[in-house]
Amino acid sequence: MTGSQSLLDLAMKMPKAELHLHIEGTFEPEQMFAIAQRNQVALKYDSVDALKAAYQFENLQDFLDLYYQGMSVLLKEQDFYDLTMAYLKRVHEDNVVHVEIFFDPQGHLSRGVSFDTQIKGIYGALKDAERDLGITFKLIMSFLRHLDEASAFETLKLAKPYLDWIDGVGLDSSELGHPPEKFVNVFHECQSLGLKVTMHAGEEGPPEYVWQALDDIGVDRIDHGNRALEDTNLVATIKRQGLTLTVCPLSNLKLCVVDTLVEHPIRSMLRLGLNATVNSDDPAYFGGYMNDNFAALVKDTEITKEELYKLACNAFEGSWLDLETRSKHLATLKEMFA
Ligand SMILES: Nc1ncnc2[nH]cnc12
Ligand SMILES: [Zn+2]
Repeated sequence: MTGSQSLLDLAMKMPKAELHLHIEGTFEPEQMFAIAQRNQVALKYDSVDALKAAYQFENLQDFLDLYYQGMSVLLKEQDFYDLTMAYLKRVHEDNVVHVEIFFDPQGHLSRGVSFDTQIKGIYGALKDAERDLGITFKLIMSFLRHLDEASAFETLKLAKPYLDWIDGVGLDSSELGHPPEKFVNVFHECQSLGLKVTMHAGEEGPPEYVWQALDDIGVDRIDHGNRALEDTNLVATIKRQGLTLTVCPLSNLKLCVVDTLVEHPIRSMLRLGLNATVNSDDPAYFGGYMNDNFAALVKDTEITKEELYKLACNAFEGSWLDLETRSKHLATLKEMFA
C-alpha cells in the first residue's frame, strides 16, 4: 500500500462529523424525478441526464437558480422524510457519525408548503436514523439572505412551536449584496431564544461580511470563510475567538470559488491556526459527499496525515455535540491516527 493509499484508506474509514450540509442540496436527480412523478409536478428537464448536464455553474447564483427549481417538487412530509433519510443512509456509508444540517424554510413556504410539513419530515428522518444508524444530529434553520429581514422574522415566528427541535440558525443564499448586517435584529432575537448562530460568509462576499458576522452578530461558527484569508487582522481575530470554519472543497471547485483543489485555501487555513473542517455543502450538485471531498483532497493536494487528523478533530470540536459524545469520537480518532 503506498503512502497516499493508506492515507486515503484512513480518510475513508475515520469517523466524521458534517457541519455544513443543505438538505435540499442532497436531492439526487433520480430521487427528484421519482418525487416529481409521485406529486405530479413537471420538471423543466425531461430526463435525469438532461438535468445532470445542466449542473455547470460559473458562480453561486447559477447554482442557486437550479437548487430552488429542484426543491420545488418537495410538497409533502413524506418527501422531506425521504430526502433526509436518503442523505443519512448515504453518509452512513462514509462513516459520518454526526450531522448538523441546514434546511431553508422560506424556499418551501413561498410555494405554500407549511413549516410543520417541512420540519416534521426532516426531524422524523433524523430521529429514525439516530435510532437505526446511530447518527447523532443538530438541526439548523437557515434564513434566505436575498429576502428581507421581515421575512426572516415571520419564519422565526413559525418556528417557535418547534424550538426544541431546532439547535441553531443560519444565513444562506446569494451572498453578494446581502451582508450579515441586514439581519442583525433577527439574529439577536434568535440568540435571546438560546439558538446557536452560524452564517455563510466569505464564500463570494468580501472580508467585511465576515467582520460583520463576528462583530455585529457574534456568530458561533462561520460557513465557508474562504475570503477571510484576504485580511490578516480578520484571520487573527477568528483564530483568537477559536471559531470553526465549515469549509467545502468540492463546492468551491464547482462554484468557481477556486480553479483547482491545489490552490484551495483549506491547508493554508490550518497552517494559520484556523479551525477548518471538511464538508459537502450540496453534495448532489457538487459531485460528492463527505468521503468524495476527503478523497479529492488526498488525491489532488499534498495533504498530510497530521492535517487530515486535525480536520477530522476540528469537526467534532466545532460541533454542537455534548462534551461526552465529542470526547468519545475524538478518542477514536486519536487511536486511529496513532
Ligand atoms: N453554498 C451555498 N452558499 C449559499 N447558499 C447556499 N444554499 C445552498 N448552498 C449554498
Ligand atoms: Zn452552504
